[in-house]
Amino acid sequence: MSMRVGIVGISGFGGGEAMRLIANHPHFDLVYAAGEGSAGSRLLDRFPGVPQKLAGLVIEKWDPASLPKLDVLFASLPTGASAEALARVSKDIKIVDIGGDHRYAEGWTYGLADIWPDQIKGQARIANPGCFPAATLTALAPLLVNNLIEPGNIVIDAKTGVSGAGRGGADSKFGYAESNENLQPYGLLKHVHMPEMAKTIARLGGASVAGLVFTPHLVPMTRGVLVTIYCRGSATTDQCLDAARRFYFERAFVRVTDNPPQTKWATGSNLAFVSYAADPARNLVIAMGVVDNLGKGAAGQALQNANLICGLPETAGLDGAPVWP
Ligand SMILES: NC(=O)C1=CN([C@@H]2O[C@H](COP(=O)(O)OP(=O)(O)OC[C@H]3O[C@@H](n4cnc5c(N)ncnc54)[C@H](OP(=O)(O)O)[C@@H]3O)[C@@H](O)[C@H]2O)C=CC1
Ligand SMILES: CC(=O)N[C@@H](CCC(=O)OP(=O)(O)O)C(=O)O
Repeated sequence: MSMRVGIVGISGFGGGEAMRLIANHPHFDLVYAAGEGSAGSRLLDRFPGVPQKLAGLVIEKWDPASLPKLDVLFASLPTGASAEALARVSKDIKIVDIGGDHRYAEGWTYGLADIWPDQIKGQARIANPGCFPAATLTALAPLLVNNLIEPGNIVIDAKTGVSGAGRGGADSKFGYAESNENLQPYGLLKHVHMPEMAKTIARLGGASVAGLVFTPHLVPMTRGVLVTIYCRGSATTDQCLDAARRFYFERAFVRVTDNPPQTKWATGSNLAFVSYAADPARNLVIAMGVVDNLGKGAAGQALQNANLICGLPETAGLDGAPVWP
């Protein structure tokens, strides 16, 4: 079965990664690419290493009113730029929005694919989670549904690679000179990912999340997100690992490891790694999660969601090994 798919925002980091994955997908044919500043150029001009079959595809100026026949549209636009435009896309076209405009928005399903795939199947409007929530919620879900931690007392310390800010990079703090050999916290107390994490933790844990703290840090690497999450609970390390192994039994993309995960384990893949360390005497549980921000944190999970809504095998086009080292 062949399906016609498109990407708007293809020249960016998230859209470019979606293109890379779609190029190897057994059922998706990329027939439409769109953008703003890049409109008019061929994919070959933007991506010299693009597979030959896609080299001549020309990036069109994004216009939701004049789309070709598509089965799925992947949107990877700056947050704030997709809500109005995607509302004008025909209902016949399924959408996976990699950006932040539709998370927990009316009419959209929050696409936490490893945790509630059955709620995603059959839907037509999917909001992909942010990269920090992808790592955080994957690590916390088994603890929350088994009541092993207090939902109201969670402190998330996160590290991200610089590509998390996108190709545009927002401002000069993402330039080489500013980010190389430097570490910087940002977004304290008010990061945009707080609402989706709070809503999902409450949904999984069934309780208030009033004490939630989240502090991301920019680290000098290209890809990767690591979250170290401090929780209150009296479970042992083995109880946490057992709960996660049961929760993710036969789920293709989550690996539960005895040792603390590392960002390089996930690079270039749709994998998430989770692990735990607990000290019941101190009522302390530490949960850890790792994803590639462009993989599970963006394009990988977007393709997983597209597979689910199209009735395809969940792993189609996503079973490649990570890049290592
Ligand atoms: N980077 C990451 O790790 C993650 C990103 N996201 C989210 O994904 C989305 C895209 O991020 P990212 O790829 O990093 O961003 P980039 O800055 O790398 O890319 C943005 C893309 O949007 C396009 N674009 C911007 N304005 C318009 C417009 N008015 N009309 C059409 N196209 C437009 C640009 O196209 P052109 O060059 O043609 O102007 C470019 O292709 C954001 O919402 C981001 O928050 C989510 C998870 C992780
Ligand atoms: C380094 C960096 O800036 N990272 C981004 C997260 C990227 C992401 O997940 O994007 P959404 O905007 O779609 O949620 C940030 O902290 O906002």
